Amino acid sequence: MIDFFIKVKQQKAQNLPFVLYRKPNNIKLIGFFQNNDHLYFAENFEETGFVFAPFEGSQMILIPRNQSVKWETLITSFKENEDSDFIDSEDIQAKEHFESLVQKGIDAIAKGTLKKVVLSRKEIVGLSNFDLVSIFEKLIQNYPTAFCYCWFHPKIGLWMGATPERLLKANTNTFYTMSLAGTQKLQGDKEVVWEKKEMEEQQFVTDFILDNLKELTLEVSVSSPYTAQAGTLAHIKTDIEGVINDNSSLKEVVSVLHPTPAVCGLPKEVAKNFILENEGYDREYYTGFLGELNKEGFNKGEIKSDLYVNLRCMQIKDNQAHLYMGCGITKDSIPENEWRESVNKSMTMKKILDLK
Ligand SMILES: C=C(O[C@@H]1C=C(C(=O)O)C=C[C@H]1O)C(=O)O
Repeated sequence: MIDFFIKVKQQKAQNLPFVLYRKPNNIKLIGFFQNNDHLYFAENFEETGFVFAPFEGSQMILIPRNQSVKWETLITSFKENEDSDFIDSEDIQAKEHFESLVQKGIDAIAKGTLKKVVLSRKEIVGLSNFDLVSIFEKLIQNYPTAFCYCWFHPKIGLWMGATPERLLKANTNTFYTMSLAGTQKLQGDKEVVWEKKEMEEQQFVTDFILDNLKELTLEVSVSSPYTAQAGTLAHIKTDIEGVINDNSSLKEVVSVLHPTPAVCGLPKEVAKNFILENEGYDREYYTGFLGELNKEGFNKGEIKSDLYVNLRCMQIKDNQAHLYMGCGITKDSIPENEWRESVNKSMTMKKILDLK
């Protein structure tokens, strides 16, 4: 692990692109270190490497497998979780601004143009000292069930996150995806109970995925919705798996799934336009997706992709962290509760940072 992090520090000092990641419930830490600073793109989704795609637009950045070296190490040191329950001072202006955005979303839903929209905000916090390696170690220690990553490109910037949401796992012609929505803060051992609003909101996501994958897939099986833990939060989750048709491509499957109503809304295009017109900031790579693309499996001829939605993430810029968080809005949403939910989501990153 020490050598691995020395390599990370050298790569960063040389200003060369890299990605470090650890999959959910896994002790393997993987790094792709690009050997030049070129900006490569995944165009037809037949490339091999690590892809990093924005919420909007088609420019998906690729760290190509054949232009990088891959390192792997096992996470051997498990530190005690420092459960620093971070107490935040409330930013009244940001609260009012977000609540009025949520109200706008509720009004648009009441008019019937939309069924669900995911509205988000960005918060900038000062860092007292940012050490990439120690913050990343804290991230992987604190969120063992998340996909944890640190991604850097000198022409784009530095992003980190611990996401609970998988966009797609594909193994040659089989696929797995999930429908995730509804959020509440875990309270000790207290049983998690979901309200109708949250169950309904999550069902929208499941229905959308099933409807849209119908043309491209076969033999789809769906689990019942269940409670899944993500750090100190709980969500409702449904597992969906099946087979990709012989005449459908990975690119088609990804383009119907991204952005799902878990991060955008319904109908997809109306929700997306509402977000672009009203959020008032650029999501960039937040609610985009990232992960392994067309990796060769152990068995001959096996090709695997494993993509995640970029949630519970931040961008590090000039000694500041830009944190991103959003909430699914439906007709029954209450603006103040959505604000609180966004504050709870911001804690995922705040807890691991040394804040000023
Ligand atoms: C948009 C985010 O999360 C999404 C929205 C959720 C919700 O509305 O309850 C839950 C999980 C995610 O699909 C985020 O974390 O920023």
